[in-house]
Amino acid sequence: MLTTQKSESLDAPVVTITTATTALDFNNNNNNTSSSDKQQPLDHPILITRSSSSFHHSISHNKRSIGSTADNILHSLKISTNVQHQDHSTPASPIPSASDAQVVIQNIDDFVIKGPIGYGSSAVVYSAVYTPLNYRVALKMIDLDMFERNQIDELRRETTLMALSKHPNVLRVLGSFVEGSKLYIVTPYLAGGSCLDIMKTNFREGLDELSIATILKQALEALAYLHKNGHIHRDVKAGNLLMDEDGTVLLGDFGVSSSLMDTGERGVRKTFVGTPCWMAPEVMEQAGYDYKADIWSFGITAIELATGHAPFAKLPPLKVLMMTLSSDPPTLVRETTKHKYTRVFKDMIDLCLNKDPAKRPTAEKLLQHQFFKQAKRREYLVKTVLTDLPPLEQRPHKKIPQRQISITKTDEWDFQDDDTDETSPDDATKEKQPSSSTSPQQPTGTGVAAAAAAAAAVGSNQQGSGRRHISFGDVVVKNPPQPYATASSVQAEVVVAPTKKSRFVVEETSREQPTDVTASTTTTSSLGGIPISRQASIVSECSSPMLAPTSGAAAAAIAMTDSDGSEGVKKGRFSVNKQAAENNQATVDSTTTTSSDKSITKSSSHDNMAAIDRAGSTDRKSRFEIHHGDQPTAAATATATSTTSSAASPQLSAVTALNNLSLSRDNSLSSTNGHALTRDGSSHSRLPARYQQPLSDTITSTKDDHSRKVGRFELSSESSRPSISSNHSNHDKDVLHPYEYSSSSSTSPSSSLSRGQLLRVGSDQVMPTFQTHMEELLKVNETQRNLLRELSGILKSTTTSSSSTSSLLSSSSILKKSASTIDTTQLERSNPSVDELLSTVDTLENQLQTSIRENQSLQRENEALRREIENLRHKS
Ligand SMILES: Nc1ncnc2c1ncn2[C@@H]1O[C@H](COP(=O)(O)OP(=O)(O)OP(=O)(O)O)[C@@H](O)[C@H]1O
Repeated sequence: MLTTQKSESLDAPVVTITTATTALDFNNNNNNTSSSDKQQPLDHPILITRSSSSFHHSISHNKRSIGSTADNILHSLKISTNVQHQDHSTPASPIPSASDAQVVIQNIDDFVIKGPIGYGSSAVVYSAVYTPLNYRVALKMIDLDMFERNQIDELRRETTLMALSKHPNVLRVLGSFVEGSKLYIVTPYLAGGSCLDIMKTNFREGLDELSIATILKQALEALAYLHKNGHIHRDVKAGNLLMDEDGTVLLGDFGVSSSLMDTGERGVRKTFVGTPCWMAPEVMEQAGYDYKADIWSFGITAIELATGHAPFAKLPPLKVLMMTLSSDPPTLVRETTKHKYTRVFKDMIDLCLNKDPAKRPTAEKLLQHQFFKQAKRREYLVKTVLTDLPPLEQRPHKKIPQRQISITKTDEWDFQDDDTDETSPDDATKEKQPSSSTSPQQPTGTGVAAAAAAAAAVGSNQQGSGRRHISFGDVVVKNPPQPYATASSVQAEVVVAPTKKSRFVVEETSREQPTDVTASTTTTSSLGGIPISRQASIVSECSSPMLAPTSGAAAAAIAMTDSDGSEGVKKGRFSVNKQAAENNQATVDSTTTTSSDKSITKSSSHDNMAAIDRAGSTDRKSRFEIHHGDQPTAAATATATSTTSSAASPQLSAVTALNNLSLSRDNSLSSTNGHALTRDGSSHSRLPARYQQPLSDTITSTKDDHSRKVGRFELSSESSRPSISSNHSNHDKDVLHPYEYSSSSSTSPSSSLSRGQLLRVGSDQVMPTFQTHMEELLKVNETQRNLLRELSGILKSTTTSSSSTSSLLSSSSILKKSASTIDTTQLERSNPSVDELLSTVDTLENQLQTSIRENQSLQRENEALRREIENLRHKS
């Protein structure tokens, strides 16, 4: 959601899109209306409506042919200038009143539609003539059937913003209307088409540096304008840089796609599809981001213009995501490009592609970079770029399969009562959280997982389409950068929408074959060709930065299928619960086709249930959970027939392993019937030692990965769903799963490494001996505590009746029974004296103190490890 602040440089009119007659009523309450909408001084309300009212013909259109600028057409349309404050929190009237602004573009009949000039991921763009003005326009047609109600509300608001933006380099929406189930957005026709289109037609290996500088400078002017007005574009890419016939470059598609992904109800089916290639790491991480995300995308776009494609464009989305998060930022490799590029160009790109958003320059600042000093006047582009380009209509336009990914945030989430649908079946955390601010520099594992899952759901079969985008998050730029402010002075405050529980619905369908989506949609996973279970339930340690990437990968992997390319994820629901700044919950429900089942059933049912969990911070419950959409509950998932996950490489092994892990911070939340790795968990019984090493083996297999993790965890298994454990597949006996524990090994359904046991996850050395030692110490502690308690009771009674032999005997037997680790020789005597007992107590106390000291020392070490992790994270 883009939220604007009042700005002098932003046009104030509000465009209200209404429809009086369609089912897609834009005029109901719109609770999502941003406060800033209300704050806008609405000097120029423009009501663009599809209405049966007499206003339809009430405007005396100036039918002269006008120039090619939006201003001209708006002027010609006699936009009302009367001041009219319009509160978007109240329903707008579907029928414009006399005081409403003029009805402008409202009817498809007013257009003569020519051929398609472009295909977006969720729209077809037509060349058209607006007949009342004989004005050439581009008509973007979006099928509203693909969106939910509040997505449409969002679309309305974003379209409004697009209409408000008045900058020579920002594509302005002239109007929009609904016809049937289609939303039409009218923009000026830009004869050059998008830069992507231009490159695909004539410059497949990229443009020359001067042209790029000329294009990018204009784009940057547009970005600076948007940022200054509190907007984040979030979809900067060559495909959204449109060129007019005079060489003017306009930034298009602003806000629409991202807004559609930001909000929406559960069950939202589709929104736009995109690729994460342009997405800033912090956006992927959902850590909260600001306008600097656009600067990253801008840098990627620069590479795109220089090479003809974005970095990682050929990779499947998940890999793009992993590469973006774990690798060094992409850069311009000047040696391999067709054109010669200067070091200055590379330097400019590198500034943009700093993983730390705070270190990226603002758009204003970037404009002063030396690279842009070489930018030519726009006429230059006419000569160098537009010459020899066939008209838009005659260019080969690749029709993009209309696969859809919807990533939708809802205001409410209700995993707990959601068992009947495909969302997360279990969740104990329904309470809303207070508003929170999140630093853009604070990645969360959930975010990574979310992005990974989303990316995975996009599916690797879409690689190369280059027209996908995924965006996340409600972001409000509270302090947009001021012109020429330094980077440090313009730290924007990023506010993640408060008290929101978010659900990202990742769904893929095929618009082209809507009647047989299941059969027609193919999404394959190919994380190095690893077969990955889709029947896993993952609860991830969200806030452990070191865990994040892999947990994300694991999450993503869930939504993937076998490497054999068989059909895969059809539909996923991905839910993220933002309980607090760091409290996230994500769920991916994936529904697969029958054909994909064979490739999906590659993990044992209980594999799905392992969990890495850090307990002890009960106020921080983070979970990333993925389960198979075909089964409404985790239990169903767990009982599914399954085989063993196989990892083809260490990295894959790690992913697979994490597939089988639930990562969360709270044991209560990891009640997905699986084992849990927890921190400081309590009341877990011990996992049989034979499974400790496999666990560490598996985890340390990630050591070559960038997402190596160091931490102390507790491995546990909970039994909130005994049916699952009872349904462990027989094959489990054949293939020992790293987290398997034999039911005979413990009478308790819960098993774990006991409190304080150390496990260096992903470190080079696991410390099984140390674990055992710790375990023993803790056992001794517990025993001693009980012993002391009982002794103190006995001593009390001894004081009152010092001759009470029975008490002494009792104490002796207690000591013998429980204090196996201490020297109880003296207790062997049938009548120990009080002195002897006191001496024993002293001994026990000493041992207890020793144990406590050891514990404290371990805790200190734990703390040191934690700091080490923090340091590593900051360094990376
Ligand atoms: N106003 C316009 N004038 C001329 N061509 C346009 C205009 N708007 C869009 N196009 C063409 O239509 C194509 C599709 O546009 P659209 O905005 O739907 O998709 P996109 O932004 O490239 O993709 P996505 O929707 O996935 O982000 C563009 O790449 C461009 O070539």
